[in-house]
Amino acid sequence: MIELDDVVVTAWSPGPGGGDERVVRLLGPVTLRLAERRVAVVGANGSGKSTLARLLNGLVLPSSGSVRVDGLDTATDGAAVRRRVGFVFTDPNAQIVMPTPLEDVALSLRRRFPDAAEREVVARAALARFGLGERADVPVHALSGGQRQLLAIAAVLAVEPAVLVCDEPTTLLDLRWRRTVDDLLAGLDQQVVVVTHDLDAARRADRVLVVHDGQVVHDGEPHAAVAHYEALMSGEWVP
Ligand SMILES: Nc1ncnc2c1ncn2[C@@H]1O[C@H](COP(=O)(O)OP(=O)(O)OP(=O)(O)O)[C@@H](O)[C@H]1O
Repeated sequence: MIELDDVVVTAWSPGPGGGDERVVRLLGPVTLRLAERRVAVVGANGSGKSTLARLLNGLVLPSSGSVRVDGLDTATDGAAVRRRVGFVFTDPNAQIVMPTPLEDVALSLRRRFPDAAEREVVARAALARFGLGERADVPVHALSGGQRQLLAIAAVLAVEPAVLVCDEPTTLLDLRWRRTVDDLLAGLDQQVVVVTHDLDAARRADRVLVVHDGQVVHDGEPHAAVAHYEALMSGEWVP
């Protein structure tokens, strides 16, 4: 269970025309309980979706209020939260640090499997699960964008997090790879929270949050939530 209580995120930002720094509110106040297996977050560019997603594994900490995952507070139990909550970025290149897929997944596994031979077996199995078994030893730059996104997800899932948070994981992908990644995410046992601009994917979630101007302005059943988001974008609905 993910719990946000009265969460506000602020940041220092230059004033208009490069004037003095001032505090701006990026998000909140937000209070949420997320227990559904598939949660989608939609909203316009700059509305606060990434800030919300990053709160869930402690990449962003609340300026006030609290975020807890299975009772662990992101502010005080950050390392334990990050073991429970895997995070996948939009651009897999931000996340892949090793020269080959095998080495990259093995890096994620180094704490759980100190023995190198055992680690390699587990890493190869993790890659095979995502259709990358044959590509385990090729240079990462030789992978397609879609394969790189699968690799990033495979590396995060290799440590078996309880929750997976994905920030626009299909935005850079063509239709075929988007479907591959969507299907893969849909088939996971984990709770998945996905930020997406893909409204078809959002409609397949159990619950959709619509974020606007740093607020969750609608929260509920996917079809109604997506309809609210479309009305918001066309100016037919003002929250
Ligand atoms: N560290 C920061 N300092 C100042 N402003 C920030 C900071 N991080 C984000 N912002 C601003 O906060 C707002 C929300 O950003 P966020 O990345 O959460 O939006 P988003 O909905 O994910 O956007 P996109 O769809 O474009 O990725 C934006 O206006 C952004 O410029």
